Amino acid sequence: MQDVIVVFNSGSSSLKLTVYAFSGHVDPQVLLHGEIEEFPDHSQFTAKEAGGKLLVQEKWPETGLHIFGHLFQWFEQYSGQGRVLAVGHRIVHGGAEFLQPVKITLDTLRQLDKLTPFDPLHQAATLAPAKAIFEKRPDILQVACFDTTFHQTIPEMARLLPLPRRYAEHGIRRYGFHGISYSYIAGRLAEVDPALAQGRTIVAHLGSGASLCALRASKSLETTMGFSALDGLMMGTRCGAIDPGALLYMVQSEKADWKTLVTTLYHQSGLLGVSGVSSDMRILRATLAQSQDAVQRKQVSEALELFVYRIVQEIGALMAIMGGVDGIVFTAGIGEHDECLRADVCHALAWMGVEIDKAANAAHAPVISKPDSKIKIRVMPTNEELQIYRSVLPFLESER
Ligand SMILES: Nc1ncnc2c1ncn2[C@@H]1O[C@H](COP(=O)(O)OP(=O)(O)O)[C@@H](O)[C@H]1O
Ligand SMILES: CC(=O)OP(=O)(O)O
Ligand SMILES: [Mg+2]
Repeated sequence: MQDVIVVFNSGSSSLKLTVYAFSGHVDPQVLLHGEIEEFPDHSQFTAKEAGGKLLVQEKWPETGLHIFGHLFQWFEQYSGQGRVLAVGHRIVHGGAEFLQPVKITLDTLRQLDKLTPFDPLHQAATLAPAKAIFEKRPDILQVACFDTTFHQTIPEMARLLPLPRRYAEHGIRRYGFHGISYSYIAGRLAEVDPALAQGRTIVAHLGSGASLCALRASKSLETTMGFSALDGLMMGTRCGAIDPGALLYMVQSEKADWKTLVTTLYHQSGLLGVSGVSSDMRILRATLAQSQDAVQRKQVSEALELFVYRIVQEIGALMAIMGGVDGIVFTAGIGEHDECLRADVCHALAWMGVEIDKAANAAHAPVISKPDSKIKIRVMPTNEELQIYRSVLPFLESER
């Protein structure tokens, strides 16, 4: 096999990796997409070729850090004579220190570990592959790319939380997330729709985690996530922005401690909490269509309505900040695939001249608004892995 660059994209609900053939080109050939799913007593590794053909599906008896031993073993067999030139990682939080992609060293790993309390859901999970590789193969070039980097263009004022000043000095301020995805979308938009890329766009990254980003001339002006990935929109299992008074009440009246709050707000809320059924959009749609239980259907329906309501509400807020909007882009798992969600959001925005083309929306076409819609609505697949690959290239060049 040829020399490769491996990219890890760990999310809140999955660990994905992509192996690219190294050519030095910004649009490389994908050799495989892999995913590791963890279950309570085992894990499962699946790898597919770029075209979707199954390469391997293995069940491993371990979970957690042990899975990397299996992964290395499999990879060594698969890659034969090929070398891993570099590994790129999605790291969710770069804090105030890491403003650009950075080479991973023992020192970087230590500093990034310290940001774990900022994001108890992702930071440790996104660092795990980097640590495991560093331990086994410290000679391999590893690069960390951050979800927070893209949002440095948000004005300083908007990065402040209205708390006593000393908190900002301790890093308690707004950062914004999903920046690797927004960066990819901004670049892609400049290629497919340069006029819109120069204007005002709201990108809706709707996956397990969900956020919106207001782009002006391709730069982040504001985003719905802030200090943590808990802020903003309602998500799969996260509540998004809620009245902090509710937390004070939970602490005082229910004696909720930190662990209980983390579990409630990060893992048991959002679509899962309100529906009482699932965080997975596909399961919610199927339940709504098939369930015989009227109470369950009502709860699912309310969860979906609230999900749309929060998106519409936050789109309004971002429009106010940008002084209008020229286009909206839907992306990530739900944004790319759920036509019903897109239609519901667009119908709620009909007052501002959004007109959706039903057939184009059903076909997940690149443009789903009618030609005379005042606001252009696009569907764009995100590609965080490719964005990470591109960020790794300059490091390889400087190491040569
Ligand atoms: N075909 C589909 N229709 C509706 N929702 C989908 C579809 N495919 C994926 N999703 C939803 O996308 C979400 C996961 O998005 P994704 O961007 O893959 O998240 P993450 O990267 O955080 O794991 C889940 O709610 C899932 O149900
Ligand atoms: C930052 C964030 O919420 O990421 P994800 O959508 O992968 O959970
Ligand atoms: Mg994701």
